[in-house]
Amino acid sequence: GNGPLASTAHADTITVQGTIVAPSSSASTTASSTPAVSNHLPNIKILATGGTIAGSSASNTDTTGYKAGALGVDTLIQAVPEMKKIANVTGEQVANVGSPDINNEVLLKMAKRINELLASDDVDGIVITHGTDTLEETAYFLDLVVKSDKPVVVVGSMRPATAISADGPFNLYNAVKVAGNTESKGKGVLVMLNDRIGAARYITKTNTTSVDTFRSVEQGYLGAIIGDKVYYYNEPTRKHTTSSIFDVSKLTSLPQVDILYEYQNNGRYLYDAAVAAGAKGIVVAGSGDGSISSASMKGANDAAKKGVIIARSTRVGSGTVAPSSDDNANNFVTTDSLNPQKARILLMLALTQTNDAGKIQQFFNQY
Ligand SMILES: NC(=O)C[C@H](N)C(=O)O
Repeated sequence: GNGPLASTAHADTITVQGTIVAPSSSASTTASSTPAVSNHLPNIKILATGGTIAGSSASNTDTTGYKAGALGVDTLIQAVPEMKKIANVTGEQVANVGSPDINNEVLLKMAKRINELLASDDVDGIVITHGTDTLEETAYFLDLVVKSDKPVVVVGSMRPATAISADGPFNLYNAVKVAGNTESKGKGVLVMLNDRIGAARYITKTNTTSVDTFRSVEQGYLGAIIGDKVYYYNEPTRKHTTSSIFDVSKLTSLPQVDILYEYQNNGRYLYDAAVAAGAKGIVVAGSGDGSISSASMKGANDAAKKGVIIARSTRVGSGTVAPSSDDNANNFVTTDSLNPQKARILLMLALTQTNDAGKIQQFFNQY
């Protein structure tokens, strides 16, 4: 079958403000004679990757059995004509998959394209439409590697486009509004769902199916959209975008980092399997405050002796893992308040710079 990048061979590009060019669709287009760009509106590029926001079902009450990544970027844009009052919106299809299938290849491709677009005076901000399952991983990756202060906003939805009260269109409209707002500059990559503006570093998906699934319990949201206005209340304090040292411009792959979950009665064999499969780093979704059982500790210690970085995170969903005096002796690191999936993102990038556990710990303290 087609890999996640297959759709890029025939990327959709569409302009909402002005003449609409529908790439391959039978839909009747509403071409107008107005100029292609309006000078006073921000130029926002939408990069589409799939997900439920591009999901479709035969039934308008189906909110779980639909196909994610079914609709193209042109359809998403045409569904929200109100956007053309607040921005000059154009679209590109980067992938069209459910977000469990977003991989390192897509991340690198997306990051390079975003940096290319934001280097141009013609682009004021970027919106990325994305499945919600791994949205926080993409958002945090981009937070670490985007080299611009211009707004980058990641958006998804929990109900497919075909559902009654689909949340995607308003989320997309709000994301374009946030991306076009000058106050959004320099705050790192933003996540916009359900009227809340979250920081990529802090926000996480907390509920399998509800529309208020994205939460930022410990550190809080950065802001919100109330009525038609954008309100900011917080700033992320950790390094991101222009203050981040990570650079993907010359990378064609990322080091393998796996996540292993702690549970009662586990053994060391998953550590051995990860090392045998080429892992350069292992994030442990530890119990409680990053605890690791005696059995898996044997596998973790042997992996560390082979130079694999063991990073202690937690499976509990919130809180900071406290560094222990044993970590130095074991050559382990702790992941601060990053959950396992985001710790994996930072560890992959850290391993592009160094294999030194002490230096990697510094990254976890600063990012
Ligand atoms: N709500 C969603 O977007 C979930 C979907 N499975 C995805 O992540 O692509």
